[in-house]
Amino acid sequence: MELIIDRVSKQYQNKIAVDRISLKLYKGVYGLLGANGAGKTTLMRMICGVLKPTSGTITFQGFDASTEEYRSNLGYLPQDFGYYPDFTGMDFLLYLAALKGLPKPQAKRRAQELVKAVSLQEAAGKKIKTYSGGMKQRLGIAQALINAPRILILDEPTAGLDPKERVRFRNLIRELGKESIVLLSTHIVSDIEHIADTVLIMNEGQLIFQGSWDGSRKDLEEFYLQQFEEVEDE
Ligand SMILES: Nc1ncnc2c1ncn2[C@@H]1O[C@H](COP(=O)(O)OP(=O)(O)OP(=O)(O)O)[C@@H](O)[C@H]1O
Repeated sequence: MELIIDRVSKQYQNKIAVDRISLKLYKGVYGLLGANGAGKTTLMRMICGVLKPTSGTITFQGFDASTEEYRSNLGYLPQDFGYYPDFTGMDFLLYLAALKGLPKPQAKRRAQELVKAVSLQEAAGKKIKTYSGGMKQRLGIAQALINAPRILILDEPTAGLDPKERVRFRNLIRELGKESIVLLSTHIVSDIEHIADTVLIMNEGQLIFQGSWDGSRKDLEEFYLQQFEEVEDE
């Protein structure tokens, strides 16, 4: 299982949001760090095939990100995910399953599995407008998992989670990383410190660090800030 990002760039008018990024992703959890505007969302949207790179290619098992075969392997939780407040959590999952073309009995089974996996069994019959931020975020993850994707892309998934929700979320991600490629972005270093097998750091459209993170080495926050000092010194 290999997701290959090969010299990918994205230019908006005169702004290069992503600048020649090359990266190979395998099973596991990847944490993408970067300040606001570093290019994380642009990179993730290209990996999800919703934005076309200006140059370079993104492929999974040989299929380009623009193909149906690629997308059938993909789950995505965007930053500005739109919920339907009057739907129940369960209705929402069934609705998205229908959109993705899952047959009804299969969709029902899968939705039931997923509400359990994200600990929303009790809330599944309640309207989304009654959910806390953390519950909505977990529902967002459940919808991204509806087609059992092998690539899971989560843009700022921990935004608005309280400490208890964060722990629950980390455990869920860790489990998912055992079977699939999970890429999540954040600008909160501590979110990544505990869950990512590999840390990726972006600055001004470029990947300035990629490597495994050994928690015993030193503080990731300190290391992260050091990367920027090195870039500025050049
Ligand atoms: N549609 C667009 N047109 C022009 N410039 C854009 C567009 N989308 C993003 N940009 C610019 O590209 C750069 C990267 O943006 P991007 O949203 O990818 O960053 P980010 O790292 O995800 O930041 P954030 O954490 O704030 O979402 C920014 O300078 C942004 O202003």
